[in-house]
Amino acid sequence: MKMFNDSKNCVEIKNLSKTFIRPNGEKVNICENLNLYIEKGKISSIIGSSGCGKTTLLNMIAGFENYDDGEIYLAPNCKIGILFQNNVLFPWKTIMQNILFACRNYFDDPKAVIREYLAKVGLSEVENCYPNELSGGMNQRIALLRILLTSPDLIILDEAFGALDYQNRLEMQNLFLELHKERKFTALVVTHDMLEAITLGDNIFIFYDQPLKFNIIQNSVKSDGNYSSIINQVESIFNISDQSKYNKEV
Ligand SMILES: Nc1ncnc2c1ncn2[C@@H]1O[C@H](COP(=O)(O)OP(=O)(O)OP(=O)(O)O)[C@@H](O)[C@H]1O
Repeated sequence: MKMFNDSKNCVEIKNLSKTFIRPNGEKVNICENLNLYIEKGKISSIIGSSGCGKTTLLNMIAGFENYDDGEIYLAPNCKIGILFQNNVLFPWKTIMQNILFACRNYFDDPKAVIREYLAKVGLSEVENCYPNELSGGMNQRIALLRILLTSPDLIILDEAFGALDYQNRLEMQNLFLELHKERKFTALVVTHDMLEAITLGDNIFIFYDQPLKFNIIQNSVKSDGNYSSIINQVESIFNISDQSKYNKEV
């Protein structure tokens, strides 16, 4: 992992190659000479077929997974926060203690800040509860808050809202967009929900094939509200005739 000083991008992936070898000797060629740039301060959604390598790529960016060749450059002092589908709150700590543990060194009066944000997401009442006393959606909101309060420069969401019901999902998306407006972090959001990709992403990466290829769509929906034009572009990239596979309620 190297740092670079280009002010436009938060992540630059250059000539990246990665192959897994399964126990039976079979090779899984995730990417070969992949070049990809993630713009600073923008939300980039990533959609793509299951198994095409999205999580592996995120793991390589985050430094959890090695790669065989090439480079991944991060903006200087880039602090990364990651949220997966299943949140990882400490079960033995209360909600307040969970968040405090992550951000206690970031504020003069961290408890006051935490209370302010809990109120923002309608969870003021739960600060003394334990995670197992809350619903999955509530825990996930707390986990997102916990990450955001550590002020990461790059936030990676890997199907983070996937297990939530529709209402909670919308609330999380709104919270995420609101905080993005306020803090201007860079975000990489992997999702299987096309509507979510369009709602959140300034750029939409469409991943396909192995080794990985991708197309990028600049998402105009945020300014012109034209969902169908974006969906048409995505579907033509996938060349999908069976459109019912995707969420079309737009
Ligand atoms: N440690 C590993 N060893 C061998 N193969 C692996 C390993 N991790 C992932 N793979 C394989 O790499 C491919 C990509 O996996 P990855 O989890 O990155 O896909 P994905 O696009 O995130 O899929 P999904 O959308 O289903 O989460 C899959 O074929 C998977 O089986």
